[in-house]
Amino acid sequence: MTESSPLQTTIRKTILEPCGIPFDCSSGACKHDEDRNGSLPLVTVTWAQTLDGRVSGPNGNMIAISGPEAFIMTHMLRATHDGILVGVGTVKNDNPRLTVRIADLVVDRGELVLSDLVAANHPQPIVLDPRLALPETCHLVTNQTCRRPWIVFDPKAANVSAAAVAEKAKRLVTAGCKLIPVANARHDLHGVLRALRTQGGMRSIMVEGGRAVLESFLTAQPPVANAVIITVAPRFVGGGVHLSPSIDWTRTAQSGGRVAWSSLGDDAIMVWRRGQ
Ligand SMILES: NC(=O)C1=CN([C@@H]2O[C@H](COP(=O)(O)OP(=O)(O)OC[C@H]3O[C@@H](n4cnc5c(N)ncnc54)[C@H](O)[C@@H]3O)[C@@H](O)[C@H]2O)C=CC1
Ligand SMILES: Nc1nc(O)c(N)c(N[C@@H]2O[C@H](COP(=O)(O)O)[C@@H](O)[C@H]2O)n1
Repeated sequence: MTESSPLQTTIRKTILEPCGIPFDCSSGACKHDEDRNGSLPLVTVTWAQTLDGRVSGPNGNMIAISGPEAFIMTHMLRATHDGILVGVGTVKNDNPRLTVRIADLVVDRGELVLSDLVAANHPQPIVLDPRLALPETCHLVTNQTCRRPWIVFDPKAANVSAAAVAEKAKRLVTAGCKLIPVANARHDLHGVLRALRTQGGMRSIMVEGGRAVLESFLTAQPPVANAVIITVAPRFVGGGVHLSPSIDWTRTAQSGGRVAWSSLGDDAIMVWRRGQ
């Protein structure tokens, strides 16, 4: 493995490897090695929050929470997973690109020296969107730098069979999106993950948000998360969206596992990895 910068080495050793995520700086594209033949993809759940637990600002507006080093970590995570998954609420609210832009970040934040930049190995965006509500003008569908998303929808959800939605589905496919039908997609995360593994060959998925989707992945029974990585930034927002997953820690397998934390720039990174 080629080390490309002290920061990348720190992130690899203190965060990625303890979570079971190998990262090969020479290719910038190393994927999970373990469990490639499993029936479900490996799942890393990750988000950034403030000291008062907010994942976005007042009115749900997206705000910069992570510091520059944690941003690089997030983009290294993007580069090391086959897929990056968000809910349609995040697409509507944030209009994300979900690409790997470590090079841009380094240019933007020139004080961070990364000698060997990670190739632009973008993960496959996956949008959980049972009712096909994805805005057709969003970056994921129109921006040339973005990979066209896979859209997990529920063919039996109310309205989805309506003619207007069928027309929309056709336009999305023409634009390059892939539609993945999953019955009861909103409530059956195991079904969703199985479909992504069997129909899409996904071996590893990074779950990036938003609030409702994160809560679903954290509370799924049986558990689906292999690792959880939380960036905690040293600031208060005083309003906005916060996570409140209703987990009964005494009953879930999530109560086991290994927990660790480290600092990255000004942020604290909390990691949890499923135990045996
Ligand atoms: N700080 C961070 O790391 C991040 C923060 N955010 C923030 O999160 C907020 C958006 O969160 P939400 O509105 O909750 O949208 P969301 O992105 O969680 O999407 C929710 C929608 O996804 C669909 N869905 C399909 N399967 C689902 C499942 N199993 N569980 C839950 N929803 C499912 C439903 O239609 C639901 O309405 C924004 O304020 C955004 O800025 C989003 C991503 C990361
Ligand atoms: N890790 C992290 N730190 C922050 O401070 C954030 N605001 C986010 N937001 C997530 O990134 C998405 C935007 O992605 P692009 O930059 O457009 O590729 C946004 O939708 C959130 O999921 N994450």
